[in-house]
Amino acid sequence: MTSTPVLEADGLGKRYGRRTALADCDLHVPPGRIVGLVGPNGAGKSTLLQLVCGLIAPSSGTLRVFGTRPAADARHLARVGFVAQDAPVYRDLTVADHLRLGARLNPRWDAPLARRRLAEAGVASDQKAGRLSGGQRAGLVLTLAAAKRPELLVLDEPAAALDPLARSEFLQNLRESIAELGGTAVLSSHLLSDVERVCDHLIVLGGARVQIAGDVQDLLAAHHRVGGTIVRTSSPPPGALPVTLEDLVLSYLGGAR
Ligand SMILES: Nc1ncnc2c1ncn2[C@@H]1O[C@H](COP(=O)(O)OP(=O)(O)OP(=O)(O)O)[C@@H](O)[C@H]1O
Repeated sequence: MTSTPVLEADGLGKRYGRRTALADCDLHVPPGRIVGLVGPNGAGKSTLLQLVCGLIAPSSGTLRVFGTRPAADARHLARVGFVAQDAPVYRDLTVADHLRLGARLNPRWDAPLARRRLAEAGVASDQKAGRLSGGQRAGLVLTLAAAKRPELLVLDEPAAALDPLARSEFLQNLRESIAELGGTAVLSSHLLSDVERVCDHLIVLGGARVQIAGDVQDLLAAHHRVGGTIVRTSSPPPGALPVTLEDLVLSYLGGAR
């Protein structure tokens, strides 16, 4: 029996006026993966994530989320949680207000999970959201997305602005949240060390196109360093060396220039 892919893109493209943000993207993400979406500034990462959440529409090709058009109806919307870039909050509302809003707006709201996750992030419920530190705010926004119990959690550079300690704590919170939800997550990041720590599936975007995508273990097993070059081969020559995730990403991004 084959399970429906969480994400499936076929020739997906997005233009903003004459600017091409994504072109000819084919993707297939099976359920249960934690996907790292990487690529340089302007590669199209936010565009892809916004397409997945149905915030914008494709210019060409198709994108299916759980086998159907993104944000097709209220039930479909409830299956996807989104943490937008810069972790937006209502600055004048307290943390508790945010939780009350979440409970009102989401049919599957999990209040005990929200309380646990907030405690994990060290966020007090009487604090105004505008007064939280960057790490606490990221923790609040992650909590709000996770407590709706989405089957797909989408995060756009959630830890980009955090200092190394706050980032490490956030990533731990993220891993635990994903494990608790038991679904799929897609997270964009410039930090390959974060991707290495959290993700088991990789999508590399460069020049508006998918340069390579697949399960991290399969990709690492299929590539080798031969001399000064990274090659994809199932029968590596004698002396070929294993590659790291960073080797792999940089070699594909180099080719996209
Ligand atoms: N609303 C918009 N209107 C016009 N152009 C846009 C819009 N949003 C994105 N773009 C352009 O589309 C391309 C892809 O942008 P996108 O934000 O998706 O990239 P990104 O990989 O998320 O970049 P970053 O890592 O800097 O956040 C860029 O050239 C960008 O300037």
